[in-house]
Amino acid sequence: MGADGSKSIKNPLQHKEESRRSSRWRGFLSSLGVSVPSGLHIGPQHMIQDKTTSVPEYVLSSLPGPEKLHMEWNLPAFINMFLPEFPHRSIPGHEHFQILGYVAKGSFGPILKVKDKSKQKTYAVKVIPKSEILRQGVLDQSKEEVIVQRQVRHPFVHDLQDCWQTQHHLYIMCDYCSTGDLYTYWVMIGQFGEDALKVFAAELGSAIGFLHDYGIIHRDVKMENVLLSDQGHLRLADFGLSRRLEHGGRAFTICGTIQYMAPEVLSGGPYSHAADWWSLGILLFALATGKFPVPPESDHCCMLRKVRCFPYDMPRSFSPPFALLLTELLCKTPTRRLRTLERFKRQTFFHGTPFDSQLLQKSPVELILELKKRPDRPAKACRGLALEPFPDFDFDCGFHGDSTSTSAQETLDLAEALDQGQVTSSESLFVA
Ligand SMILES: Nc1ncnc2c1ncn2[C@@H]1O[C@H](COP(=O)(O)OP(=O)(O)OP(=O)(O)O)[C@@H](O)[C@H]1O
Repeated sequence: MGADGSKSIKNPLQHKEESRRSSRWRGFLSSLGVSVPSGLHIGPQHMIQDKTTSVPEYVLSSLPGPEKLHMEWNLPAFINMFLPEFPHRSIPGHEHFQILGYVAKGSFGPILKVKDKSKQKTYAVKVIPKSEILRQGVLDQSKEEVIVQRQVRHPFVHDLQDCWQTQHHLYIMCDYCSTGDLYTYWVMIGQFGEDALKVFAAELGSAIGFLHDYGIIHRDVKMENVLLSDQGHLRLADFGLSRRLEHGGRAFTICGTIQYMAPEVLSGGPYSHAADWWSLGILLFALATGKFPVPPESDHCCMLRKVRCFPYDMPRSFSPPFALLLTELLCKTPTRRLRTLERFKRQTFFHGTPFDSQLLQKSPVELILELKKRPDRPAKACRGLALEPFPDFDFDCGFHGDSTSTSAQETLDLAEALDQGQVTSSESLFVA
């Protein structure tokens, strides 16, 4: 019987494979700062039971003796600089976390799917190496992410559940959304009809308007950052680039995801909350047509030139109310752009649409639930990253064990590559 009550029948080959897998996981977890006692096998059916933080092996091997080790490991500054936003804890910081697999490779570190055994709940945990935060000079931004996300509670905004730090890593934990993100479904279906877009737009517009009322600008509204509930409703996520900005305030940092960035952001500001409404316009345009009005360029100067020249004429296939909505969102002059929830709600496109979160969520988004069942979803969710099925992991991101298509070895190679940063997927920009 496995730790979770599942039956496990072993033969010698399986056992050898498990040992190899276990040792690779041991290396991976060790580099995350997780200590694994030598007698403890790590695998999908096993919890990490040891809660002490140990020294990763790469640190051990580079140190001459116990004194240096003591110095490195107890450096208080490396902890203090992330306080109080990230309380210091030993891993896993909670009773008995079980790592179930990978969700994605984030910009700064992997996002893992974990199960809290005591609560029987599944979470997504962003694991961010502190060295990466310092190297990229985004210490304040990393704190801002959790300050902001802690502050907000809204039906269409993804909640922060917990965050903490160990000596070398930051952890940001949210509920796990097994339905995945909007980008996956866009890749699957190519284009969404206006009925579905009406619900999506109302939900995202409500979330953006709510954040702005709280004096928060998101700055990275894009399909990948829109998660879906079990019923196919939207949850705006990833506050990694968001910041507090009061009404009338101005920002100057060039950040976001290039194809979604408003012209005033691309030019280095000043910009304000209106930039999020532009991103929403781009997102809706892409959902409706299957492509971005201006495809991404390699740098923000080229992108700005293209955006400035592009006429943003709406395709004839759009209904007049939808074309009008997008024309108002994709207005290059921020002061004339549709940039309040009140004006958004009054659009003809939304006639008859309730902007009440309970009414919006009353019925499931059938289209998403149907697409969720399609067998090609797991592959689409992987973004071509070779995030292949975890053959015998409880990775319910649509993966079903098919050990003939992917060996455990390949999966573990991927784990190692992810940890070493050899696999990249992020397109978010941060030009401080
Ligand atoms: N709670 C969650 N449940 C399910 N999937 C998630 C969750 N959080 C994140 N993901 C998946 O991981 C991807 C990356 O997450 P997120 O955007 O938060 O990380 P990031 O480090 O900021 O990366 P990026 O720069 O690519 O946005 C998302 O597009 C989504 O597919």
